[in-house]
Amino acid sequence: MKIALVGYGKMGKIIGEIAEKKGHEIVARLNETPTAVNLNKPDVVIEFSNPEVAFENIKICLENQIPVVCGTTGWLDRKSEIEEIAKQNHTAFLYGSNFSLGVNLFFALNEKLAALMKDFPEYQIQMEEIHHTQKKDAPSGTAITLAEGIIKNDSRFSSWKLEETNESELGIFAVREDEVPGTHSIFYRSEVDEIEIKHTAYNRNGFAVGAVIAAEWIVGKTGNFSMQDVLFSK
Ligand SMILES: NC(=O)C1=CN([C@@H]2O[C@H](COP(=O)(O)OP(=O)(O)OC[C@H]3O[C@@H](n4cnc5c(N)ncnc54)[C@H](OP(=O)(O)O)[C@@H]3O)[C@@H](O)[C@H]2O)C=CC1
Ligand SMILES: O=C(O)C1=N[C@H](C(=O)O)C[C@H](O)C1
Repeated sequence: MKIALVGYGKMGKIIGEIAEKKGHEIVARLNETPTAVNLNKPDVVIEFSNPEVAFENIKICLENQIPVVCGTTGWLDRKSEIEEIAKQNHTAFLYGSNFSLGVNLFFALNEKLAALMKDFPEYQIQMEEIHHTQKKDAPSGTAITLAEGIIKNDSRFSSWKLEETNESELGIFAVREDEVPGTHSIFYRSEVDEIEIKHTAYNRNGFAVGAVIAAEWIVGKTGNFSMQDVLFSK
């Protein structure tokens, strides 16, 4: 498979190494806006850039009818526009706030726990995410997906909010520490005890492996997909 890496920073470099070890060819490594020329005719684009440029990058690739796997967070208010562009161009788009297998299992666990805890209002819920200091967005994309999973399963919550909380908003605390690849915790606290579920990434390899698996999966498909489709659909 021919892969173009749009965004060749911390993630792009690891994804490139893993993809090459699996026998794929990296035909472009871009830290600039993609074009029909510099993309160099890939079968798929893997996009890990930054929140300011992701929308435009993805749009250009889809308009060139190249399927896109995107891990960039912090631009999701425009996701429905991208999904429409993918449809119009008869190609495929897959977004994952987190591509690691562990976090995708954690997403499922979070939803099951939220469905159970909704009947026990004595427990107050709170979320914490910890990431490295270069991270541009807060809260993390993963924390937003976790919050959406809770809101879907517990009608006490209608939205999430960064750092502060009240009865109908789920509070997400975003902490930035030197080299942390990504840690997410959900706390249910009562007067007498605490339940905590937590995912800790030891390094970025799990994210990168998942992104390559998603790229292998999406080639030849049309439509809009998530990592849940890749990992859990039959
Ligand atoms: N979904 C997931 O599983 C994961 C998602 N992420 C997300 O992926 C994104 C990238 O993370 P990370 O690799 O750590 O970040 P980096 O900052 O290390 O890499 C981003 C790269 O994008 C480049 N870039 C800048 N402008 C453009 C442009 N117009 N087009 C293409 N590339 C450009 C930057 O180049 P330059 O330095 O020259 O500006 C840089 O090399 C973030 O949004 C992060 O939150 C991260 C890990 C896992
Ligand atoms: O910026 C990062 O590094 C990460 N970003 C993703 C997010 O915002 O959830 C995934 C992972 O936690 C690392």
